[in-house]
Amino acid sequence: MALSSHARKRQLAANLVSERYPRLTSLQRNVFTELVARTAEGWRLAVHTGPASAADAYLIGRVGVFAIVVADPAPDAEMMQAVLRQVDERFAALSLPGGRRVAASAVTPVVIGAPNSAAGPRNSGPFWSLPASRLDQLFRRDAVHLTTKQVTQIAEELRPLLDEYDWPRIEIPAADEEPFELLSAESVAENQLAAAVERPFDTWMTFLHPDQAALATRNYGGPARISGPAGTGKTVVALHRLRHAGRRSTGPLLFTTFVRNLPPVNETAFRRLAPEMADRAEFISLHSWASAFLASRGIRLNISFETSFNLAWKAHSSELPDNVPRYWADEVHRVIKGRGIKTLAEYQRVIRRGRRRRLDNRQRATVWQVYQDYQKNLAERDAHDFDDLLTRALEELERQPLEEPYAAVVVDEVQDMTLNGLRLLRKIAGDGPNQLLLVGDGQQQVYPGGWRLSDAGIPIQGRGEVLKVNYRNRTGILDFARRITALNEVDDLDGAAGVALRDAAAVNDGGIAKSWEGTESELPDALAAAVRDLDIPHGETALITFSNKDALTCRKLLDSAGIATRPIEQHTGETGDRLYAGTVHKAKGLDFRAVLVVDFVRPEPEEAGTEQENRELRNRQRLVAATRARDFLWWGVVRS
Ligand SMILES: Nc1ncnc2c1ncn2[C@@H]1O[C@H](COP(=O)(O)OP(=O)(O)OP(=O)(O)O)[C@@H](O)[C@H]1O
Repeated sequence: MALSSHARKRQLAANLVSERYPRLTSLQRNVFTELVARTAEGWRLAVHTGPASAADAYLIGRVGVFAIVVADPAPDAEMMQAVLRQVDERFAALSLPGGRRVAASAVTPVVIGAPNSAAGPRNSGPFWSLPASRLDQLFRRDAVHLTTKQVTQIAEELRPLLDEYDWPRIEIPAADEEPFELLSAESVAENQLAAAVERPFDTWMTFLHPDQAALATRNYGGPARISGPAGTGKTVVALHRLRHAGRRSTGPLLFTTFVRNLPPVNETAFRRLAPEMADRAEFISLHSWASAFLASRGIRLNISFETSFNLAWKAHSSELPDNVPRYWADEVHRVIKGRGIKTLAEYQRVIRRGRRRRLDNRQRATVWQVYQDYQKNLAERDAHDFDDLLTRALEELERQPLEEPYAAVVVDEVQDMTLNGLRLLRKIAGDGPNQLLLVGDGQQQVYPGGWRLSDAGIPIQGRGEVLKVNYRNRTGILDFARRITALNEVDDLDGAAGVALRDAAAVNDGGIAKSWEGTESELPDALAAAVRDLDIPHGETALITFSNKDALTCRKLLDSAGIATRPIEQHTGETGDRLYAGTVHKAKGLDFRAVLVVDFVRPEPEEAGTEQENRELRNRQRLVAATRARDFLWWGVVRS
């Protein structure tokens, strides 16, 4: 009976391995046979033939690059560090056409053990540990992100750098060849799945811009900061750095943000990038972290504050210059409590960064009264707000530090943290080398209030970096976003001049931005038509508004048109089946192939004093909304 194509590949591979590598252990022989068999499907393999202290093999495929050691038990720590050093050195020397880099942090180190070792060989440290029976994990469909041409390019550029390696390859006649990367053979359904989950946008997992690659592995003597306009790969670099830091340490890793819905998305991306660290890295919002930390110390706060604030505000509203409680709630949460201000004298001295309404001493005294009444109301109800959560966590950490300190802490979208949040982060991470990385962009601040990193005592001197090349938005989208007049004088989060989106370089051509303007009664038809005209799947599309109420309105409109949506906060980084919808606050940090923005322009009820601040804030929010789109943007303005 004729052998199946898979069996033929294995047989050819087994013959090649026993001829060329006669001195292998039986584990190595079996593993290399499997890997060599893959070379018939486009995988490239380099097998080590030189002296020890190097990876046994490098494997390159559409899911990325692997440095492989085959041993059970896993080699000792010294040997593993030697392999990581080899990866660092070889990939530092590798440069691809167009100047792109394969950062060392993009290479997955794997140790493959005996087939029966359930979770892979023990003590595999920073390596991804797999038993030989689970080799299929290397060929994960959900991680496909390179083209065949890119695989070949990497292999060809790597070849001269790996002179003590042999590049075995088998070929079977084209007629017998199965589709590229068919896994368990044969099933058409599997092949369709591969097409569905392929993620061409994930090339960042392997390729970095030279500036990004440098930051991914740079050694910092203390806390560092990466800023830069939207879409320049700040989060991408942060994820690579987290992996890099994880390789050089054994402690837990923390990735946190101000908003709750981003960490799961970044966790999905990190698991794809660094499967070996999935269990070591915690992805959680700072408030959730604080809450879990306090609970671990037996402290539980009752978070409930709206009634307490409303009562306090009403008691003094006639003495305050305008009638919008939200402005004063922000003043209390982001300026007074967010900065940890303890006395009226201190409040009267503070520079209220980002708050444009000037307050004289008498007005500040009134706001202080609101704050004090608010605190009293909270105390009477045994209730707390989110500021209290962070403050209590800070106090508790000062009383007793973490039992197991983090090896590295990354903070994304740092521009929206409160000052007390920053202080807490500093306490969690410490000031040691490579322990704290702050990532953000002042131009994308969607919450009011402001600080400089130095206000939190975080010393960044000489460790502030700026990224300038936009990878997310196609030129058509970027041009549209650049026209939004969002505070073009940007600071770098520490008082020095930063880089605005206007000055970011674009690398992806094409992209379409369409504008629509009409009344509320015209919106339903226009919106439904815009969605129907999309040639991008709904699961890769988001509808963004600037308030919860507007998001609800638009979801209802789409629902009536038979278009199913789901809240944007349910996005976990996987491609879904329904259109995502939600506010810009929940969309920040995310990207989608298509974005529809519905901007309800209403007459501002505020008095003159807050107008400018509101306008600037709204423009920054508009900028965030527009820069979520990769390929297509529909911008609808609704005038009442
Ligand atoms: N080196 C790269 N190669 C390919 N794509 C990249 C690269 N760097 C970034 N990207 C793409 O650009 C998108 C934006 O990257 P990222 O989210 O890291 O940017 P950001 O600076 O954090 O953006 P924002 O501030 O708007 O949240 C990523 O989803 C990724 O697809």
